[in-house]
Amino acid sequence: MSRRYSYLGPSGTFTEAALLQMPDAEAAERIPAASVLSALSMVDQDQVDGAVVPIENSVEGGVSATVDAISGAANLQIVAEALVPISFVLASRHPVPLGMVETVATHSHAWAQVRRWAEANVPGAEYVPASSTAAAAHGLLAEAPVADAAVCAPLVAEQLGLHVVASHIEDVAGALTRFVLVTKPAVAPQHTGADKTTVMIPLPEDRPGALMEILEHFTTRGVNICRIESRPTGSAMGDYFFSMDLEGHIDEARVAAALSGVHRIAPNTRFLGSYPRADSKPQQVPEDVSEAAFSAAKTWVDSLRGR
Ligand SMILES: O=C(O)C(=O)Cc1ccccc1
Repeated sequence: MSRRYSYLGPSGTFTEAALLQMPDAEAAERIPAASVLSALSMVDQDQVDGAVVPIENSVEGGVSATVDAISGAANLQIVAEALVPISFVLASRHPVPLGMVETVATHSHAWAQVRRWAEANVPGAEYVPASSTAAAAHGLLAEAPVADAAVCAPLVAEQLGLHVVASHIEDVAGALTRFVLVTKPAVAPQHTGADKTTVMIPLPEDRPGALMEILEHFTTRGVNICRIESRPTGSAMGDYFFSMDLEGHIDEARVAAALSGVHRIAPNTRFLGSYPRADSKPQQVPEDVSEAAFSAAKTWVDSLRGR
């Protein structure tokens, strides 16, 4: 049966490029959404099988809208990730000298990644927020154009027949954005030996050293943390949760043991998915926290209990 995946649209966004790398993408119907939240709510309402959304950038860090939405939803799970190299062009409807560009439309995430270039090359240009880079590009062709120019992907500029005023305008060459495929809760994809696990850990109140205690559970089991961000819960000043990506899969004993330890300190911890790493980088697992070591330890304890 063919799948339906929503994504931050319209056609031509970096998110659509990420969708094309996801499992079963060739057969999937691509449903554009106007925002990350609306792409995710289509999953919640069973209108699609999954949503592809940006979650992290190698330069800018986490995409808060996505981290918060996924962490706060009880019924969403990450099942896959994809990495997309990001390069931007400045495009206009008609050829225009850089010096004449007064307004530039784009997605906030893109603007953050070209800010220094803009400061140097179109100083004083006003930023016009758009729902995506592709929406900004399309907006140049509207009867009342949204801006003089748009920051978008080279491909969408070419597809729409736009004029490329400047290429490779990103402040940091080689930046990557990480996207995730989010579905309703499901059995996690099989353990591959190169996996990640995403969790949301609400920091317990009035427990000095709680963060240290939580981190120790990962340290003692050799579980590497590859992303950690603190985000406000929104309910009270000083109330924070931690969004973390761990190296490993929930089916591995060391990851399961670390998370059971964390659960005793922070019972509202949420498991948001275990899934294969996009870069397939295999895990280095120390001998004392290997599956064999955990299994031998369990056999020993069971024997002491007479089982
Ligand atoms: O607007 C887009 O094209 C997106 O997919 C969001 C985005 C914007 C900038 C960098 C990475 C993702």
